[in-house]
Amino acid sequence: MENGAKIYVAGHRGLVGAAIVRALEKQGFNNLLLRTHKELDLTRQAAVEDFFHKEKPDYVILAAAKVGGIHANSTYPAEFIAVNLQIQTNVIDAAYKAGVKKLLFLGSSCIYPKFAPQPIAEDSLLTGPLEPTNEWYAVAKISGIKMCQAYRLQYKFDAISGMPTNLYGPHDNFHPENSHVLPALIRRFHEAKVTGAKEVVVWGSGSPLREFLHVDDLADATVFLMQNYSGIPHVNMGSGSEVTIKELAEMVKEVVGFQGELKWDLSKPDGTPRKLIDSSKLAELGWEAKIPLKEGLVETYKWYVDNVAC
Ligand SMILES: NC(=O)C1=CN([C@@H]2O[C@H](COP(=O)(O)OP(=O)(O)OC[C@H]3O[C@@H](n4cnc5c(N)ncnc54)[C@H](OP(=O)(O)O)[C@@H]3O)[C@@H](O)[C@H]2O)C=CC1
Ligand SMILES: C[C@H]1O[C@H](OP(=O)(O)OP(=O)(O)OC[C@H]2O[C@@H](n3cnc4c(=O)[nH]c(N)nc43)[C@H](O)[C@@H]2O)[C@@H](O)[C@@H](O)C1=O
Repeated sequence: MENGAKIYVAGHRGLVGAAIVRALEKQGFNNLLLRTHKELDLTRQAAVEDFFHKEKPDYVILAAAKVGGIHANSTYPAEFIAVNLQIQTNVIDAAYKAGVKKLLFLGSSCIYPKFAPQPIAEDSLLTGPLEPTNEWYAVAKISGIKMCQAYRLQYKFDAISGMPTNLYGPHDNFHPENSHVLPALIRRFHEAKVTGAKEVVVWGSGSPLREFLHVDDLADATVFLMQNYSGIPHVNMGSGSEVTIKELAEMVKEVVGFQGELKWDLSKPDGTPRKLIDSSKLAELGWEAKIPLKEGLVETYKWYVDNVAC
């Protein structure tokens, strides 16, 4: 991406979009094209086409999506498949038609089969059944990868896909039920500390393993791929290190400073048992994660206290 290029970041007020804006600005890209959901509803095809026709961005990073944790994914399957298919189909097609030079689509590690061999390489895609708690979202994300590949093959459109692992950081969604595990636990432990509660309930058995990547690392990797990768296969974006949900809960408890007990709610789903992705392709291209989980947790908790809990 050249200096002064007009870059459209879709979803710039979300966890990922906000971090991508920070990363681009840090690297000197100041001609950013940004629209809130209210200003431009990406599920509306005519509005999206009109926007691209008028604005003609040079580059597009697609970080707008319907996103949520295990409970939201299981509770709103229709929204997770329909909204995501609509947003990504409208944006990828309109970007191609408007002559965009390059587009990056963000998927998710939930695209892989529930029992894929670990660490999960890119070529595990479509080799087995999906995890039922997020199959609707996963099918939409797989379609996004395939759409980028099809547009590259038929139209020579430079569309690439990155598959991030579980993310966290400032501007995350801290909703008590609909968020992902890390922000949910930050909020629950903080509220328990403030109210003097004796215990905190954590969902499931605590045994599932998850790989976490700080969103500033993800944003850095996204800009890196825009600058250094053009190919048909999607690229995994992970940190390479994983923890059990029990270990994560103990870490959040310590960072927040909660003194009580943990209680496990076995009526809640565990989801996929393990999803460590193989990010060696990204490493071979020359990128690796930098922010350790403990450091990122401390910083994210501070952001939560300063911006959400107050
Ligand atoms: N968070 C995670 O752990 C992971 C995220 N990802 C991927 O990263 C991307 C970004 O996720 P994340 O930042 O966490 O999600 P957020 O929910 O934090 O942000 C999503 C953004 O998309 C916008 N958006 C949603 N619907 C529309 C719409 N119809 N029109 C316009 N804008 C819309 C939202 O705006 P508004 O809030 O106003 O609705 C928001 O700015 C997604 O593709 C997701 O799949 C991948 C792996 C893990
Ligand atoms: C990134 C990825 O994220 C989602 O998949 P997930 O990794 O299963 O998501 P999660 O963060 O919600 O849960 C991780 C684990 O943590 C446990 N857990 C404990 N206590 C809470 C809790 O309080 N909230 C939540 N949400 N989970 C909890 C929970 O039971 C599960 O075992 C996809 O739907 C999809 O969005 C996607 O792409």
